[in-house]
Amino acid sequence: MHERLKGRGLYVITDGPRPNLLEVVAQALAGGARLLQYRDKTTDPARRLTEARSIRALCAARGVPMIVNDDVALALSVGAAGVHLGEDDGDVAAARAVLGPDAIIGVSCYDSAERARQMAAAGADYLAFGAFFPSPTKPHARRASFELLRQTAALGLPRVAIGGITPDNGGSLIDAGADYLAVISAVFGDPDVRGAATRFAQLFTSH
Ligand SMILES: Cc1ncc(COP(=O)(O)OP(=O)(O)O)c(N)n1
Ligand SMILES: Cc1ncsc1CCOP(=O)(O)O
Repeated sequence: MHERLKGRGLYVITDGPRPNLLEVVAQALAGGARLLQYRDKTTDPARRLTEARSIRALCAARGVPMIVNDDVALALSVGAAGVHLGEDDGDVAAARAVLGPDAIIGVSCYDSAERARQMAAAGADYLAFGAFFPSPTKPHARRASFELLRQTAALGLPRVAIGGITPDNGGSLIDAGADYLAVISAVFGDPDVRGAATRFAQLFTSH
């Protein structure tokens, strides 16, 4: 397995600003999340800085790497473990130059094995594919096939599946080769966040 990111498990992604953000993040971590992404598409730098800092502390207490979506500068400011980059968010080398050799740099590969090969060659630490199912959070997301997971196994990097994943359909993605299941609504949209995270975490013992 890759040196900067080991293992497999639930990768929870925050669903934007909400009054009880820290509380639900703590619940997701208590339920067994193994990676946490701070994703906030709003533009309030002060709040984003405060939230990211607080979430980083919660993650550090559990030994869970905290990744910042899109924003390399914010990741650096709060001492995050790394950053997640989409196709419009800059390249891996530029992020690595800012965050250093130990940073986890994840990339979106959407529905493309070719992009996955390019990103692996560019030094990405994980490859994210999806959406595998209709996503309540991002209804217009490009759709990926299970076959893509099989086609990219030989790249030797952790592969993350995203998009409409639930405890009922997540096992099929693990069986197809996903190392991490990245989830927003099926964790943070559940009234019992900890229970939802636990159900996802258990998939990794039964698959
Ligand atoms: C783990 C993971 N995979 C995919 C995404 C989507 O990233 P991107 O394509 O940049 O879209 P936005 O998240 O910025 O809307 C992700 N954030 N995390
Ligand atoms: C950010 C992103 N990229 C592709 S689908 C998606 C949203 C995933 O959220 P959900 O788990 O609610 O479908």
